[in-house]
Amino acid sequence: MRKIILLGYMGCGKSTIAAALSKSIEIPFVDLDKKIEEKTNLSINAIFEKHGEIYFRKLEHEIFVELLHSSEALIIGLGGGTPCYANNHELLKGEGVVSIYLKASIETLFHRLAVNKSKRPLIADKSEGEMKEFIAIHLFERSFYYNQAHYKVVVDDKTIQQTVVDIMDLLA
Ligand SMILES: Nc1ncnc2c1ncn2[C@@H]1O[C@H](COP(=O)(O)OP(=O)(O)OP(=O)(O)O)[C@@H](O)[C@H]1O
Ligand SMILES: O=C(O)C1=C[C@@H](O)[C@@H](O)[C@H](O)C1
Ligand SMILES: [Mg+2]
Repeated sequence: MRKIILLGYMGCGKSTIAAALSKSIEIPFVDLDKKIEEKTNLSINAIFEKHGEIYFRKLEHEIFVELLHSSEALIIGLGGGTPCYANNHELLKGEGVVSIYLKASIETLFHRLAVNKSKRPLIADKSEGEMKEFIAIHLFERSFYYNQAHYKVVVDDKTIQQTVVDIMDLLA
């Protein structure tokens, strides 16, 4: 069954938009980060702390593949780094998959992440000054992978509902 995949940098709105899209098109939504937390009974922060990032990336890949193989139609909200590890970016173009990159500017990401970074281990210990530069470089490095998606939706200055409508237009 069809899988609709939302991807993009931390804070671009994958979890928020996927939940709203799920209500509008009545397809269940699974958040990959949440699924990893449920399966391990650990927060993302705790997985990074206890086992390290490589362990997290392996788990992330395995659970992503598991979700892709499930028999039901699903909206899958990826983690910010998911497309950039293992062969995950190739899976964005698999059969029965529609992948959508939620593209946010450095400014948008910075404003959203500045108020909400503690649950994001890659930026949790960065000062505001460090964060802007980190986001700029990291986003540049990751863009190749994000751009593998079938579609790109710019999310800057849009309400959640506007972005949902943009996605529904693509899916129609
Ligand atoms: N128009 C908007 N669209 C989406 N999210 C928005 C919007 N305006 C504000 N936000 C806020 O941006 C924040 C980041 O959104 P969210 O947690 O969904 O991002 P994410 O891409 O899932 O991040 P992560 O990769 O870290 O899980 C949330 O606090 C959300 O409420
Ligand atoms: O951008 C990333 O690499 C990450 C984003 C989050 O969604 C989590 O998957 C984790 O914090 C790593
Ligand atoms: Mg999320």
